[in-house]
Order: sequence, then structure tokens, then C-alpha cells
Amino acid sequence: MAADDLQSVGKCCLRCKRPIFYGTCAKNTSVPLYIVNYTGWLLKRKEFIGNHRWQNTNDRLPSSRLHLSSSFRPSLVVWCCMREDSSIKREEQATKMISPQQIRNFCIIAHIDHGKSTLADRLLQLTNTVSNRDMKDQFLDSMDLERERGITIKLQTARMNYRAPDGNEYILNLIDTPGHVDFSYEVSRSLVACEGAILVVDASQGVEAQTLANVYLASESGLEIIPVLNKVDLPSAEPLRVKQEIEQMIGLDTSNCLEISAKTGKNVEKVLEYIVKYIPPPKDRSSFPLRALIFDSYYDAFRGVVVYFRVFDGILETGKKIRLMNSQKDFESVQVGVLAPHQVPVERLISGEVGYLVAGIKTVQDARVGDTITLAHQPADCALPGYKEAKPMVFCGLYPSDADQFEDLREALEKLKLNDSSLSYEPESSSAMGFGFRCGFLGLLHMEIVCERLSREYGLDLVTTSPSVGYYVYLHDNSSMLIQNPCELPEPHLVDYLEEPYVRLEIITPTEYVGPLMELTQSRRGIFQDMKYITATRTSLVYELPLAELVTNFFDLVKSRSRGYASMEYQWSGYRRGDLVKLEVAVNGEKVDALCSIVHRDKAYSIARALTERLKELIPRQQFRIPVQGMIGNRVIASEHIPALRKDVLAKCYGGDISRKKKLLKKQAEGKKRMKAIGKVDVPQEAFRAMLSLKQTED
Ligand SMILES: Nc1nc2c(ncn2[C@@H]2O[C@H](COP(=O)(O)OP(=O)(O)OP(=O)(O)O)[C@@H](O)[C@H]2O)c(=O)[nH]1
Repeated sequence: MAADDLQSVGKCCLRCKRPIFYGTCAKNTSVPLYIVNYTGWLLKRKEFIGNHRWQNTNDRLPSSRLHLSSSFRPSLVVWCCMREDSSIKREEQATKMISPQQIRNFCIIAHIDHGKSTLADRLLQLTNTVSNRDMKDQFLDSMDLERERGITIKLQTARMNYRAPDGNEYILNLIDTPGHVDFSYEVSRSLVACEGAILVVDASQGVEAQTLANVYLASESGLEIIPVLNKVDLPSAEPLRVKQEIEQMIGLDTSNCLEISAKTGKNVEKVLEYIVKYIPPPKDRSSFPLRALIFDSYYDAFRGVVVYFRVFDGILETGKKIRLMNSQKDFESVQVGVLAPHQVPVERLISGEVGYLVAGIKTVQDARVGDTITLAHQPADCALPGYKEAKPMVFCGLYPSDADQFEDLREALEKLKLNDSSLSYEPESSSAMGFGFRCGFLGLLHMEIVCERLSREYGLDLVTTSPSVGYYVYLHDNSSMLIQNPCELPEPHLVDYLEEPYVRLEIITPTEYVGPLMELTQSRRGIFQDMKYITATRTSLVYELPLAELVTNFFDLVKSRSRGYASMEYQWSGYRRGDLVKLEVAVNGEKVDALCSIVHRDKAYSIARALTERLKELIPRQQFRIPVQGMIGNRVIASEHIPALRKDVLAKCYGGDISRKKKLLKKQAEGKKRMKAIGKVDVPQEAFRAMLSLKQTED
């Protein structure tokens, strides 16, 4: 019997909340119950007591996987999601009243690839939050891209129930954070929702740049930090050396530091004990007016915006009128729940708890991350401090390769933006590429991920212009403007000077690679700030570096010059004046706006030369000779020519008079001249990528 044959009785299974499809049951009478999966396979037989609970019966069917034939008519068939009893129990527990003393809110922070997500997996398994059957690697990384690349992009939340050795039950709210520097704003958002942080350090690598950056963030937020050495199963693990590094570089006591292997599970249960023991519970402020901080949100096509929040004061209940304090908009809380790690509705969440809210909010802009939720009829006096808004740092133009896809691209960007508020975009047009959008990203990885999602999830074929940064332009008339597209730079005679964004860059490297890395950083216009020998073998280098130099493949070069051992971290440090010029490229006398860039004057010549040489290879030959020129203003600083395709007009002249041949050649030359004057050269899309790849090979 296929599931489609089942008739709905209009009721839901009391435990798994899925509809019951066939059969009736009188109150308090016991009838056998057959649970089938979606295709009609019998999975389990249970006892159903009318109106309420289910009970397991010992009388099992001979085979647990018996295919139901059409003659088989059980007295009651339920369409059931077949979740294990333990998970149903957890949901029941989720709805029980708890006290803040039982709650621990913590996040896992670490340098990229030190094992945060793997540790989160083990914790979920140990607390039976996810059954072994449902478990998969990087369970919390739900996006396909995250799983394929093995990186965390978005922060993820999970609530776990844990019975400590002291016999008490605790609720542990875990937030898994991304490690890549582009997403560090996600880390700072998670920290505000927690009282403690597990600092994971790879025992085979030691303290890296992002480890330090995250520790600074966590201690700024006043979090209790528990250091944990991971990957001790690796033969290359050096726990003693790494502990020393933690003490010297971070200043944390490592006498009780746990040595774990998130992969094999060694000592992971001790991590749970440490969380309960060392991370303080949230303060009990349930009697105060409600204040809950939104730390994440996403758009769901059916339910509107789903908001993730942490209650700081008061109680948030289902069915109450709520107010978002910054946007000053009121909504009704339709559903409040916990993330276990799937969403489970509950009646109420008290101060200290982390959960989600559905309130019929239509746009993410109405429920911005960092806003405070309060009650409409009893609002709090002031909002919680919130967050600094994530500023896009890198910009690029996105153009559909097929002009008809422009509207599709707009729609796709709109949808992506609903779940990724750090993405910005506005329409722009280019004479070479038609209509498109100028988009702002947090960094190169963010840009790569957005482009990949656009092509994968929305089937768009895109042309991306080379990434650029925002510049402040000061004009002679004392006005100033911020430009995100190099083409917007006014004529050179109007411009007084330009300012470009700088970052404070910290590289941590084994000492033997200091030389090549300093050379690289200086070739990228880095300004030396500091150098420290952290331990006998490791050194920290601090530079101020123009962001524009960082976005062109700098990270890969750091990795290749240090054989993968160096790590880096950067923070926005402000704008500085620079000797910058607008480099334009003209093909057949026409400037191609999409190839325009702002570069440092000293590098303009070499970039222009390399670019024109590359374009010469990429632009197909035409019937006429095409000049390709690199220009600053009207001055040509590099030039190449693409030779014409030649038709042998003399082929038909067997012997013959020289004047006849000359006449034919002259006629051909005139034709080409005319063609050149009116002919249009199509610049292939690869040429636009040339600028990026060019800067990559330049070093
Ligand atoms: N041998 C060994 N490998 C581990 C251990 N923990 C994690 N790994 C491996 O290290 C790699 C990175 O682990 P992840 O858990 O994805 O690291 P992450 O810190 O979450 O990475 P991001 O989310 O990208 O920052 C994976 O290949 C894991 O299998 C461990 O204890 N031992």
C-alpha cells in the first residue's frame, strides 16, 4: 500500500506532529499501530492508546521491513517521520520549564580548519541531540557549499540536553562559528550571545593568526575562555609545545587544558564537563521587561523572516505582541522555539535562553541583526547595544553573459540578500558588458561564494569584473566622494588626491619564512609596523597594507611563500592618502569601461604592459589591425597590436602585371581602413578575468 492510498483523518500524531492518515481510535482504548514510511514500507508496530501516547509493544513483527501488500489493512496507519524515541524525549524536555542556573551558552572559536565543526559533531552525538543514524560530518554546516569546501560560512546554533556527572540536567546552547577571516563578523555576533567560548587549537599546528584574533574578540566581550587542544591523535601533534604557545601568546593557563581528538572522540565528554563547570550560567533577569538580541536571521518563503535571538531580560512567549526596538515595528510572535538543532516550538523562552522566532516579518530589513526584541505593551527602556554593521570591503561588477538574464540576476540577488545582509548591490551599466550590478562583499571568499551560489542555485552564467575597493576622492573644489567603481573616478584634472582603505595585517609564521613574507608584503606596498618572536620558532609580523593589494591573491601568495605554514588575519584600519591613478584600456581606440582600474602610479606601467599583452592573446583577430592601449588619462603608457587576418587577394593573380597586384593590395588596405573605422571589436569575457589573473601572476 503506497502512502498516497492513506486517508487523512485530519489529526496529527501527538508526538511527531505529522498528520495521521488512516484509521480511528476511541479514547483510552489500545489498538495496534503500524508505522509506515513515505513509500508504504512498514517500519514498526507500536501500541496506540487513544487520544494520547504511544507505547512500544514487545510483540514485534517478524520482519521490521515488511512490504505492505494491498490486502494488508492495519487498524491504524500513521504517516510518521520515524524519529527515534530519544529525539522525541528531547523535544518534550525542551518544553519543560528551566531555570537559568541550568543553562550554559557557549561558542566554539578557532583558526580555520582546527576542528570546530568536528568537535560540534561529537558534542551533538554525545548528548544524543543527533542520533548516530542521522549523523553526518559537519552536521551543522547545512549549505552544500559549506560541506563541499569543508568550511563554515554561517554561524550555526544547536541546543543540547546534558546530564552532568553530578546528576543535574543542563541545557547547552552551542554556536559554531566560521574560521575564515572574511566571516569574522559572524564570530563577533555569536560571542555576544554567549557567556563562554571553547577555544580549539590544533595540537599539530599551534596558535595561528585567527586564533589570536578570536581570543581578542572573546575577551573583549568578557567571555570565559576554555582552551582545548585538538587533533592529539595525529602523529605530528605536539601538545607540550602548543600549550606553551597558548600560555605565552594568549596568556591562558593550560595546566588543566584538555587534550582531545574531535575525530576519534577522545576526551570529548570531558569538554562537556568543563563547559558546565567553568562557563558561568546566564544571569536570572526573567522579571525584567523583555530584551532579546537578534544575532541572525534568514528568510523562509512560507513563514517569512525567521529570527535567531538570545533573551537577555524577561520572557518571550508565543502569541504576544512584540516590538523591534530599532525599526520600531510591531509584530505578533506566531511561533517561538528552540534549535535542537532542528526547530522545535516551545511556549516560552526565559532570560538566558537562545531560540528562534517566527512573527510574520516580511523582509530581513525589518528584523535586522543587532536589533532588540521587546514587548509592545511593556517595552524596555533602551535597546541592547547591538552590533556594528558588516561593511562591504570588496566590490565587483556582476554581468549576465546573456543580456536576457538581467532580470533573473536581479531576482537572484534579491533572494540572496534576504539571507545574507552583508551583501550589497546596485544596478550599473557598462558599454562593453551591458546591464549588470555592482556588488559589495566582505572579502574575496565571500565574493566567490556568492558568485558560485548565483550560478549553482539560480543557473546564471555570469561575467565578473576584477575586484576593487572603495576610494575616497577629494576634488579641487573641496568636495569629496566615495567611489566603489573605478569608472566613477572624475577626470584627473578635477581630482586633488585619493584615499584608499588600509588594513592592519598580522602574519604568524615559522621564523624561517620571515624573509620571503617581508619581501612579499613590501612589494605590495605594506608599511612595516612590528615584528615579534613569539616562541623560539614562530614570529609575528604586523603591517599596514592597502586593502586593494590584499584582495588580489595575497593570501595564496602568503601560503605559497611559507609552504602553507603561515596564517594571517586583518582588520580594517582606516583610509590613507595614496598616489593612485586611473588605468584605462582602449581597444581599437575605444575605452573599455569594465577593464578600468585604480592602481598605484608606480605599478601602473607594469600592469598596463602585462594587461595589453594578455589582451592581445585573448581578443580574436579581425580583418583589420587592432591597437590595444593602456592609458592614464589621455597618455598611452603601454601599447600592443593585434595583427589583421589577411586574405590573400593575390591568390588569383597567376603571374601578371605588378601594377595589377598593387591595385589589389591598395584596394584591400582601403577596405580594412574603412572596416577599422566602423568595425566593432568584441572583447571576450575571458579578457575581463585577465585583469585578476594578471595580478596573480605578476608577483
Ligand atoms: N586527525 C584529526 N583530524 C581532525 C580532528 N578534528 C578535525 N579534524 C579534521 O580537520 C579538518 C577540519 O575540520 P573542521 O571541523 O571542518 O574544521 P573547522 O575549524 O570547523 O573549519 P572551518 O569551519 O572551515 O573554520 C577536517 O578534515 C577534519 O576531519 C582530530 O581530532 N583529529
